[in-house]
Amino acid sequence: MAGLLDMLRRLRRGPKELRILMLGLDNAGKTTLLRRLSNEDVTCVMPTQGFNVKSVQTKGFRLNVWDIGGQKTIRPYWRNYFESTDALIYVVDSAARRRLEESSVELSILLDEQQLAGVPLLVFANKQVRLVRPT
Ligand SMILES: Nc1nc2c(ncn2[C@@H]2O[C@H](COP(=O)(O)OP(=O)(O)OP(=O)(O)O)[C@@H](O)[C@H]2O)c(=O)[nH]1
Ligand SMILES: [Mg+2]
Repeated sequence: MAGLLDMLRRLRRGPKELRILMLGLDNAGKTTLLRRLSNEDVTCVMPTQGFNVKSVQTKGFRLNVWDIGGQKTIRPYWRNYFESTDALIYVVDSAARRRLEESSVELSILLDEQQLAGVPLLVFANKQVRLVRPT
């Protein structure tokens, strides 16, 4: 995340307000990540039916982070959020081996999108650590 911000800092001199779009399959951990960014409780996150948006102030930037639901039925709506995106964070559940193929297919579709051409991309390999200790 810090690396992405450094890159954006180099890319643009102007306004320090950025629109970050967060996409990825359902259950990848997007909403959890969004809540962590704003220091909120992550213990009972429900699948996102529409979207969540939060404004986070960090390292001299105001980040408006859009987290869109990743369920298959919601994916056709992702495109409604492409416009004016400054950076795309694509979240992958690295523990869900059997869904890596599906995840990469969705990412390659995004990479072909005209509206996202040239937008910096961060692929976030999530779920490499446990959220809570096993009991
Ligand atoms: N172990 C582990 N679990 C995680 C991590 N991040 C998220 N989870 C769990 O993964 C599940 C899904 O997380 P969400 O944040 O709801 O996933 P999402 O990508 O927003 O899913 P949709 O809203 O359906 O698109 C939840 O049970 C989280 O607690 C992580 O880093 N490690
Ligand atoms: Mg969600």
